[in-house]
Amino acid sequence: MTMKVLYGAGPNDIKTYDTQRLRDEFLMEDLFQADKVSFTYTHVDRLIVGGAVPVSSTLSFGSGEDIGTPYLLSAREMGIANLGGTGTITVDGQSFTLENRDVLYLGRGAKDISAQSADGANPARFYMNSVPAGADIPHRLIKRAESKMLTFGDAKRANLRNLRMYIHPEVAPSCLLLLGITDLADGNVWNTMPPHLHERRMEAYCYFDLPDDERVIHIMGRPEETRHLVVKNLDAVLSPAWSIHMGAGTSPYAFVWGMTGENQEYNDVAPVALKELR
Ligand SMILES: O=C(O)C(=O)C[C@H](O)C(=O)CO
Ligand SMILES: [Zn+2]
Repeated sequence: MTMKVLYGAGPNDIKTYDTQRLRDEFLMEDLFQADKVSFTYTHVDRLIVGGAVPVSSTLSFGSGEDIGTPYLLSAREMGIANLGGTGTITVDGQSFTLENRDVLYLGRGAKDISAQSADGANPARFYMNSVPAGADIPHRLIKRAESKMLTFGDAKRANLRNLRMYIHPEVAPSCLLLLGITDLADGNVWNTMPPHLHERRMEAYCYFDLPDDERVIHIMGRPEETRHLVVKNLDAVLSPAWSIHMGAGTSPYAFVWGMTGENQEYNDVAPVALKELR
């Protein structure tokens, strides 16, 4: 298990960043490596982002040695989305089988966690978001069919998309984590249009189901001074509360969004008019 650290940057910092520096501070690449568990600890609302790809062996994790607690989830909750083939997460002897696009909520207090694929030739790809938690909420598997789907956008503006909420007060409760998956409809390219800010929550995106040679141009920064990151399949992007987040792909794609902060009010967002962007 590896734990990288990102300290986070502010809007004034990124004014002077070149491409590499911007990528170093906001882009998480290589989260999904065969037979590895890779975490990035961000100092942005203490979100931990991770990936686990069990191919030839079961991967075990859960120790808190990198974060100063007995276990990784001694004081945290976690959402795990399966972006690959069927797999199983076992938590303190309790097993949950996740098919593609199922999500597992792990409540505070989980100790020993392991990840296994049903078929190493089509491995599970477990994407994880973990945030500090103030209560013990039972672990829960949320099947794709149980998620709450909302449709946004308009095909004429190339931004028609389905957003599925999984870890959300209306579907599966948590302390402060929110997690869902958005799919672009065929022929549509723009996510999160119009862009928005949510001052009371930060967010992370993990783009997936994007062919290897295709890219998403992820746009971030203050509305009046934007920057972009060119991202590939299975890259994750950190979006602090001060940053807009939107993107356009060169082909259809999907992404997992995870949020934490002061509240879980999905509608506590401030849309940004396109004419305000620079
Ligand atoms: O395409 C979208 O719109 C989204 O998926 C928006 C995200 O859910 C989001 O940014 C929530 O704050
Ligand atoms: Zn958002």
